[in-house]
Amino acid sequence: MATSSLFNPTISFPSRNPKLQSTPKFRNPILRIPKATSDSSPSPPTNGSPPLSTLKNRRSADENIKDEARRHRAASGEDRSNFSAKYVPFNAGPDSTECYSLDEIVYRSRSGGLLDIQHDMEALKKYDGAYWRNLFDSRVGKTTWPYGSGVWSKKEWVLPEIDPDDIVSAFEGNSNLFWAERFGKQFLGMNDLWVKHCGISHTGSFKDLGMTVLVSQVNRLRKLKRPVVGVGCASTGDTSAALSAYCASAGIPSIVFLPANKISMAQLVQPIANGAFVLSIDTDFDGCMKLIREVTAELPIYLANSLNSLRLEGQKTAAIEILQQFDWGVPEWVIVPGGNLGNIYAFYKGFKMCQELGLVDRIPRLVCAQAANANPLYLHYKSGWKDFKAVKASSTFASAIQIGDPVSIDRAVYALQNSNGIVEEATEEELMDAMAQADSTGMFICPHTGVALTALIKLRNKGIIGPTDRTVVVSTAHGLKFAQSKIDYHSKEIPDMACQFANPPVQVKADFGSVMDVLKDYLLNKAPKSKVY
Ligand SMILES: Cc1ncc(COP(=O)(O)O)c(C=O)c1O
Ligand SMILES: N[C@@H](CCOP(=O)(O)O)C(=O)O
Repeated sequence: MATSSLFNPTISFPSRNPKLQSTPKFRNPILRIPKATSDSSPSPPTNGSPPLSTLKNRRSADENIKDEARRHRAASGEDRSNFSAKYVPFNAGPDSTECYSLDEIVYRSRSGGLLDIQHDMEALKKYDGAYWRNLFDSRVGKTTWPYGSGVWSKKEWVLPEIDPDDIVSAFEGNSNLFWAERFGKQFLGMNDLWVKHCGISHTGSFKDLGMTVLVSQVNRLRKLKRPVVGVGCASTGDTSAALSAYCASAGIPSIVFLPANKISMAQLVQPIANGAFVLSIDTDFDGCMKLIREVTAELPIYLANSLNSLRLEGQKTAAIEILQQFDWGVPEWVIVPGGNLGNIYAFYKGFKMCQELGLVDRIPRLVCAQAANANPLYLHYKSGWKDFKAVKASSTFASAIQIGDPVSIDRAVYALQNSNGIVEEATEEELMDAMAQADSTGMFICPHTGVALTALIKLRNKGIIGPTDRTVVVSTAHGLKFAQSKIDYHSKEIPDMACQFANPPVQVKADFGSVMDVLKDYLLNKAPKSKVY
């Protein structure tokens, strides 16, 4: 066991009955030596920091961070067998005995339903909430393999049994939680509004969080000689970008099915550049999804869509991260744009695990926001959760959520019903205006985040979300991937849309007088955008 020091924080192991919100935080992780609660308690996971003796010196030139981590694991005798996880049917009753090892290739339960990953909660509960909070906090901001990743800093709750050597990570996660001060104040009269920028990430979307987990497990399966010749997905552009990047980094073939002419140029070029085998198919996302399911049932291609519950284990860490960024305080609301509907469940699962393991004492209310042009969940919610009907999704600027038959519908309904959740929708004009308004306050968000902001505006206007409610809007992709939608908006080139917040450039001749004229008009607040100077 490592010794306590400024740089080598061993982990505190406080009482099992913490007063959750009043427990002091370790802002500077000078942590105490852990005390087992009983003789039979397993040795606790460490934060992976090197022992004191090595800290003054850099690791030797011929050692990389994986070698270094391996050496420290061997020296500390770290035991990974404490924790485990397996596939079980999603929402199975207590009598169900059906389960599968994560080393099996299985996407569906025997009855054809969804699967979920179940952790050995009893083993995790041997450590109290304060212990886990301190452990996770101690790993932030380091380059220790693999804990420098926001996902793998929660490894015991994600894929506890994977060998760190098999992990494929770009140190994803730990994304900015942005205080939307001006947007909140100016447009909503809110003072505690936050945007979780999951799109400021390796491939520009939250998909990196799930893909690091899935591709790591594939890496392991291939080492175990399981029949996996490549990994495939259907995509509206972000899953394919993440899949191809993580596969390329591990040297694993990737195959992506894209709906022709329905994703942005920036998204299309991502898998092309990363060397994926790209199929542009003359159908929509739902058509691609059907095809990839059929193909992966026939060929040894591993399915990377969120139907595969491995993905959600990574995505749930964004929820844990939000709590961590609030010093383990719980926001009132979290708003997530929904398409194939894996992410809303991932958020629920992350929050719920934190509650069950004593890190927090409640979970936020969840809102799922859909584009009105692709709104099967919204219609289902409005019908009082009566029979679900898939829809034919129409074209939307929020193209990554143009999905009419979401594979995770059951997971989404469960998440919303168990979080006192709400579903909202946004028309094209609403989502584009919300995006433009947010951008005008210094953000540069994607249209999907515009959908989520529209939901916020509607719930705020109805008085459901209060002015002082701490609210987090999840931004799911980088705005730069969707620059064309902003160009269309600011050029006022969208049929039947007023584009009321458009800010087109002013055409001006290259002479001093013209430039002075335009600036005077501007400074006197009357520069007409259409005038040619
Ligand atoms: C940018 C973006 N936002 C939101 C979503 C919706 O996530 P989910 O499919 O998990 O509902 C997706 C993908 O579907 C996406 O790519
Ligand atoms: N927006 C997604 C759609 C597929 O979602 P997934 O989470 O099931 O992979 C994409 O970018 O492809």
